Amino acid sequence: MAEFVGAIDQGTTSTRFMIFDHGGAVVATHQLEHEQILPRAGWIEHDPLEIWRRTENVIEVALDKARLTADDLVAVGITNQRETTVVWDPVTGRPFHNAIVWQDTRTDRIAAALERDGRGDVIRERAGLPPAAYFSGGKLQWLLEHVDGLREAAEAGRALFGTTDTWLLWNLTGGRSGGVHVTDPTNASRTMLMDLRTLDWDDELLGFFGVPRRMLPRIRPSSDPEHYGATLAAGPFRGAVPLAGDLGDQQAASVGQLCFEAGQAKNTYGTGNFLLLNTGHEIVHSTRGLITTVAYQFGGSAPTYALEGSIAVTGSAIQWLRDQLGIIGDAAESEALARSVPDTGGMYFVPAFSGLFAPHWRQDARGAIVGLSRFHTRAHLARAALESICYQSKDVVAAMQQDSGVSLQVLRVDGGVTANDFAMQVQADILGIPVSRPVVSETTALGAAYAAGLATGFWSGVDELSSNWAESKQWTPSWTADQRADGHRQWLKAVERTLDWVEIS
Ligand SMILES: Nc1ncnc2c1ncn2[C@@H]1O[C@H](COP(=O)(O)OP(=O)(O)O)[C@@H](O)[C@H]1O
Ligand SMILES: O=P(O)(O)OC[C@H](O)CO
Repeated sequence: MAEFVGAIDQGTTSTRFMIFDHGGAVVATHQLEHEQILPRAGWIEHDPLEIWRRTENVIEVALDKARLTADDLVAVGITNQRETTVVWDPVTGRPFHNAIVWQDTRTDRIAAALERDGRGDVIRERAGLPPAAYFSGGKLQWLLEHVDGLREAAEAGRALFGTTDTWLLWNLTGGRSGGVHVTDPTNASRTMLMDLRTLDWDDELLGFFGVPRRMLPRIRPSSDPEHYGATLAAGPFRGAVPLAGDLGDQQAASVGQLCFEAGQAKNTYGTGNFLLLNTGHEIVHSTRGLITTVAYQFGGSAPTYALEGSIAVTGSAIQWLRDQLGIIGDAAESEALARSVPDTGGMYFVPAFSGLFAPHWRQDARGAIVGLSRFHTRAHLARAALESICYQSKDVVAAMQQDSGVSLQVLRVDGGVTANDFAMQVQADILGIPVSRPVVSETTALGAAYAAGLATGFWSGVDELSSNWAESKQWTPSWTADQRADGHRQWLKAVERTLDWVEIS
């Protein structure tokens, strides 16, 4: 009898396959990074075929490690970096272009034009998003305008759009020989093309970006008892497993953290940081720079919504120290380096590499290191980079509390950066509330597994999942109120210095 659930987590830096048991414990995992293609300043691409090959590989290796086969899996869920835009030919199975990644800023002019002529307010009201290069709609418009023959192909039904969930589901279910073309409302809510109320593509929004409806996937529930399809004997599972859960990775982490009640929140620290607050069945529009998004839609039930504080660059600032500056050999080294100095010596680093997302939404910002003097070393920079992750989170927590009236007593955290003890202590110090990490810190994959397992009856309902959450570690604040206020005041000054840098006409 099948006793496990699988989850594919297709993230910005890597792809994982994880296998969970009924208690939500990890049975096996395998993970592979893929290349970050940086053709020009501000452009970030991924090769969709490389992502598919990595996905096949991590599935095969994790199953082998656990000595399991397709027959041992009740279902598989998928979760993914959101917004990253893939367009491919359903006949050849080949992408028309590299995927344009969510952090890519090439479409900031498209977003600025929407804002100038008033269409931005329609997008805010209907899709819950401010016009920004971050979301898929502008990326898709750019591809339609810049890739030879793509518009004609799209209008003739010979080009498909998808985020990476859609791309992988299509490949897993047969690709050119009948792959399904589907997504879920959490992913669709990141495109600027979906109406939050109807959970359907909206013709007026499609018109803003010149997107033909026929290239868009069907929007199916995030946890789907009817299943999107099944894996194939010829594919990496070497057998048929129902594909029954699909959630954008930040929404998946929220499900993995069991944020099922209005007022519950989590903060995920990966390539970027994403704080999500469950607002129940209510669509709440922010007045302080948060976005409105679908948290999940299980089966045919009414969708649950969330307010989100999205930060573009957090863990990727640590990758930048590693890959571009070469001052650390791996991300974990940032901790010892930061601890080797007592403070940053007044240095602040604002990693506004893709402009600033929440709560500022300033596409004209670019990164800055301020307060530099001859005294400063790479250790100060590592410390300032880790602090920047925490200060950026402080700003979205503050906006969230003011917008929602919810006063967080503790911040539930997960994601790669939470392995850094120093950073999590600084986070508690800067926020002035405890920070708590669960035993299974891979909440993103766990959330996708929950979505798939709930759809197939492996778990009877969300109540059954509550016993699966346990805390592994809590950090409590140690700074005085004055320390907190002084540090934050300087941080806000540093943020000011990054603004109005790039001219977007
Ligand atoms: N010990 C650490 N200290 C600081 N940052 C870390 C540490 N370990 C991983 N990271 C950062 O976490 C990110 C990866 O986290 P992950 O949750 O896997 O992200 P994603 O899902 O976005 O690929 C990378 O950007 C990496 O730099
Ligand atoms: O892949 P991650 O974890 O960096 O998450 C990326 C987000 O989904 C972007 O919106």
